[in-house]
Amino acid sequence: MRNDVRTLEWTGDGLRLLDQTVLPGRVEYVVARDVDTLVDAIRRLVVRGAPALGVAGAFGVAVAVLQAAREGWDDAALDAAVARVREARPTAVNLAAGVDRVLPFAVEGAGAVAAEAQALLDEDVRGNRAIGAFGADWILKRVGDRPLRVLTHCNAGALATAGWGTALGVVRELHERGRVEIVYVDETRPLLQGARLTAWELDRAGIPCVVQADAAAPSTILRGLADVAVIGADRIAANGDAANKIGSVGVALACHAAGIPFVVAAPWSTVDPALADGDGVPIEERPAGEIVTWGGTRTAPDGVAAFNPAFDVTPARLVTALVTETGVLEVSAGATPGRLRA
Ligand SMILES: CSC[C@H]1O[C@H](OP(=O)(O)O)[C@H](O)[C@@H]1O
Repeated sequence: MRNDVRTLEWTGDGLRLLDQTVLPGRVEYVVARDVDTLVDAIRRLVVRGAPALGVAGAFGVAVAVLQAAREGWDDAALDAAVARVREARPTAVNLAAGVDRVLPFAVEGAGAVAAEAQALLDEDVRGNRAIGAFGADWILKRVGDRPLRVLTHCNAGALATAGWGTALGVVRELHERGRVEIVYVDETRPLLQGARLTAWELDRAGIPCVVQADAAAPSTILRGLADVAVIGADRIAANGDAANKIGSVGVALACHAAGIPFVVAAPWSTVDPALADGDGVPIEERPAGEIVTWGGTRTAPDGVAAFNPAFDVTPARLVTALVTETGVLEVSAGATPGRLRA
C-alpha cells in the first residue's frame, strides 16, 4: 500500500487512527487522547485486525497514563481504564497481549510505554514482511511457480496490522514476484472488510482482484477457479485451531474438499499458547443491526432477531499451513504451534 496513509500513529499525546469505518470513500482520522475515545474506536472497528489491535492496545496504555496524570486518577482508576482497553474486543488475543506487554513500563511514565508500543509496531511490520516471504515461498513450492489465483476473506492487510499485512503481505510478496493472476476478495459481510478494505488495498497496490459474495467462495473454490486461499487470524490455539472472521471455516471446508491449500498467515503474537484448542476461543457477538440493516434500512421484519457472531474457528485438520514470521508450520500434517513453542 502506498505509504501516504498509516493505520495508526502515535502523536506524542494521543493515538491517530485511520478511520476504517469510512473507507474506501473517505480518508479520515480519529485521534484518541482519552480512553473512552479509544475504546469506542476499537469497538466500532475504526481500528481493527488482530495485530493492529495489539498495537492500539499498547498505545492505549500510554493514552491512559497521560489521562490519569491530567485528571488526577488514583491507581485503581488507571487500572480500570487499562482494563477497559484490554477488554474492548474479546477474540483477537493480540489486544490483551499488547496491553500486557507495555504495562510494566507504566511506572516509568507514558513516554516509556509509548516507546515499547512503538517497538511492537516496528516488530509487526518487520514480521509481516517475513510472513510475506515465507508464505510466498511455501505457496509457490506447493502449488507451482506460476501466476496464481488467490482467494482471501476479510481484511488481513496493512489496515489490519501496523503495515504491509499478514495474508495480504503474502499476496503483496507474490505480486512483487509476478505470481498473482487474480485475487478473489470475499466481500465479508456484514461489515464488508473485504469489499471496502482489501479491495482498496489491492487496488492501490495495482494487484488485480475481483470482489465476490461470501456465498460465492465455496463455489469459486470447488469450480477450480482458485489455486490457494490465504487468510489472517485473530487467535490460534496450541493445537492449531484458528479463529478468524466469520465465514473462514466455510472457505477452509471448500479448500479441503477441492484439495487446495488453506493458508493462515499470522504472527506468533496471535498464537495463544494457554489455549489448548479452539473450543475456548471467545467469539465476539456483535449488534444485530449490523446484520438486519442495509443502507440504513431494516431488512428483516421488526420482530425477527439476528445472530451475529463475528468470528468462527477453523479446526487444525483443515489448516494446511500456518505462516508465521519465523517460518511455516504444516498444521494439518501435525506441526502444531504448541509443539513448536513448547
Ligand atoms: C491480520 S488479522 C485480521 C483479522 O481481523 C479481522 O477481524 P475484524 O475486522 O473484526 O477486526 C478478521 O478476522 C481478519 O482476518
